[in-house]
Amino acid sequence: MEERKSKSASAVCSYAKKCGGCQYQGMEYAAQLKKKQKEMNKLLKDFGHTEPIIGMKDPLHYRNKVHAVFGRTRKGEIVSGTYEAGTHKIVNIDECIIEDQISQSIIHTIRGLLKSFKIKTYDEDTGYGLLRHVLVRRGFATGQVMVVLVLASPILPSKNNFVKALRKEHPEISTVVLNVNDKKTSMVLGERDIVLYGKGYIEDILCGCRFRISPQSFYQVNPVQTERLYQTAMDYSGLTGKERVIDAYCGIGTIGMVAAGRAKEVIGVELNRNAVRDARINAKLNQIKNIHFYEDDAGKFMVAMAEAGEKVDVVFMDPPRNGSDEAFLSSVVRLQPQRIVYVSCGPDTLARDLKYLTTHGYAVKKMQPVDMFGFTQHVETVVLLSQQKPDDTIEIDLDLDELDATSAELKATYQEIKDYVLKEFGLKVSSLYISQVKRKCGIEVGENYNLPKSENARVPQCPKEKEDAIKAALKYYAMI
Ligand SMILES: C[S@@+](CC[C@H](N)C(=O)[O-])C[C@H]1O[C@@H](n2cnc3c(N)ncnc32)[C@H](O)[C@@H]1O
Repeated sequence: MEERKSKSASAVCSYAKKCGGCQYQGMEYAAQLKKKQKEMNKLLKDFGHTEPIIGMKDPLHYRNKVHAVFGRTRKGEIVSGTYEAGTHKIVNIDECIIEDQISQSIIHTIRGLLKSFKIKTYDEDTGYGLLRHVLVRRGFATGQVMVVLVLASPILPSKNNFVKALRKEHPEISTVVLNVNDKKTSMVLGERDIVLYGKGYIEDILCGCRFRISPQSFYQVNPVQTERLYQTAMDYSGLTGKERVIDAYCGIGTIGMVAAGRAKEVIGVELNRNAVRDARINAKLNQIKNIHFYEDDAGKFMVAMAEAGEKVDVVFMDPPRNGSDEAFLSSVVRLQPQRIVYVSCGPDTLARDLKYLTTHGYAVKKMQPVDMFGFTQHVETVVLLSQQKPDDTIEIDLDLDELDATSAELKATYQEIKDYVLKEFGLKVSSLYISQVKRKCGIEVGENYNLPKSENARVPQCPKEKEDAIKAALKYYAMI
């Protein structure tokens, strides 16, 4: 173990070529960050400045989740590791520079135990055999360890003795779960979980909250960087305690629960049933009462929220790598939250979704990449978008008249012009339109009248029909 720890961050792993998991093997960590920064700057350049990426203090063994597929070589030797890139051939892996070392050594022990317990590995082609995958998850803050044995059948012979032998080598294991996956599928987990030892879940701590994590629930793989990611998301959200917040694609409720102490109410939505159950229990565990979770497709849920005319102030969204969808994005736009905090693990889909949001009334304010996946090409990013409300930039009539009163040419107030236009043309016109027409006619208006607060703001322009009516009013009052 100690030996592995001393490996330099630039060393090339002996499995690098076959495994394909670490695209940046052999590159110094600082150079990896530079490369990621350059790529993000390029990809997101149309949306503004990208902040310098937040790198890891220690880029080794950061993954709290280790997954190994099990099988046999032609000679009958048991192997466990990962599929060779683009194939279903297993690369036998003894060590990995990014995975948790305790979890790795548990997988080695299981590999060793299979023979004495006469447990056969599963053969994908023939469908014969039992053990398909092992998944180990460790709560870095709590030290709790969950081992998930994915079997092709619910029956593990001598299961109690197997667990006993495993725990003898690794007393740190807090729970062992048998997951049944009897389908011909490339999905790792099946739907059914049978608890063999312990509670069937582990707990971990993030940003001061305690989270229960079930085998089937999503949990960020790099908890150290996750705290920095969530902190950035909280800073961007600008919560004051008064807001109604949505945590979309909420998983076990982590972001929403961290936000709950700074908001009036939080609504979480998530598709995975197990994750929603964890989220509800997690709220109780942390005594958070102003949060509610819904099991639903985030897009459908948001459409229903928009149709019901609900009011929302801030939306956190953290979709999977393939990003969000139009149902979700168009409903967010309808709901008009002041701020959207987009947490993304898929830069390309992030750019796609930002394009939608920025052409539908939102402007990107800040973009912060966070490195959660050293040695790989993946980048996590937090983006703050805020609503561009043209109406926000319009002063009320009283202000306009007062400010505009310096003009010697002023003969009629804004209200008088409005009244005239309504009476003569049956049209309602806003102060914004009047000031636009006055400007066009060369009538001085206060320097900052109705100018947008930001360069990106979209200001409605006075339609021709109303422009003609306002001009008629200006003529009537001898202003032009
Ligand atoms: C990147 S994870 C983020 C989870 C959580 N925010 C976190 O930080 O741990 C994305 C989550 O979206 C969920 N998900 C995927 N598709 C979904 C959909 N259409 N509607 C709602 N949730 C979905 C997944 O189950 C997963 O929990």
